Amino acid sequence: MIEISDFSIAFGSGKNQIQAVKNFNLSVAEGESFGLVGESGSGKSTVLRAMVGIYSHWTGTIRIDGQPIAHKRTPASRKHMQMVFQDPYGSLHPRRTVDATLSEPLVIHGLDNREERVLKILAEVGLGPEYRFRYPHQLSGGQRQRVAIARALILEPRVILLDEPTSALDVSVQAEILNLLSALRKAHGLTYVMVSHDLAVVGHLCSRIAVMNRGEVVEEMSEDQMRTGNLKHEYTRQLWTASHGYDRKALAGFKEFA
Ligand SMILES: Nc1ncnc2c1ncn2[C@@H]1O[C@H](COP(=O)(O)OP(=O)(O)OP(=O)(O)O)[C@@H](O)[C@H]1O
Repeated sequence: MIEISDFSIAFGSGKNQIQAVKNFNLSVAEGESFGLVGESGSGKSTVLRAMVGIYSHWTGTIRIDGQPIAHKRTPASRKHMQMVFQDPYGSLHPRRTVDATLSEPLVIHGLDNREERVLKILAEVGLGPEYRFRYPHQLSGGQRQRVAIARALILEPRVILLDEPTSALDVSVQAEILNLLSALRKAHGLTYVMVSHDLAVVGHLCSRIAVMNRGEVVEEMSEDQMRTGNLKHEYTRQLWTASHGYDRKALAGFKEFA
């Protein structure tokens, strides 16, 4: 369903140019949940931002259902593919109620039955009707992220891009949101591409994972490899060890890959 080939993107020019991602390839089947992991600055978010048209100066091809996507965001691409960001507080307008935030895409796309759609999507993300006219500051971090997920889903897209959707949340709330995302994917047959620096978080939701380091994919992991740790690249093994908690002896042996 999603095919990315030979994708590259750089920022800046001359001596200051940063090659954020180079020769990146990705293939995600319909209904699959694919994870991208790697440390800060490895290029994970840049791939997602290019997919939704926030960055347009990339080279290569991105295809959805065999159709190459335009470099700039179009109303049609918004309807098919939505993104959930790391910081729900920053991504929600502080002076817009939940109702206004969720109704806006419906108005832009000329969809009717707005009240019904808003209440339905709120219920799906676990928020009752009493949340409808609240402002972001009247919600907890987890509730804000539920609203951000509802906003991403309200146009009934088929693909959701998740950029560190739980890293701004408390650990207990993280698990709730990951479980919610997992249930929503199953209920709607959604395809996910999720980015995180945390292999444990991605492993919870994704059946296949690509590991990025300095703008390149160094290894792809299957569910089996995630369980057993039978991995080729040393950087991936380090990420895997780190995801199993703090092990002083193992961490002391870590190499610098940046
Ligand atoms: N708009 C931009 N202008 C200049 N450089 C950028 C821009 N966006 C990203 N970069 C650079 O591209 C590289 C990859 O950044 P990216 O945000 O994709 O990394 P990441 O793996 O998602 O890390 P993080 O988890 O910290 O967001 C970094 O070196 C970053 O500084």
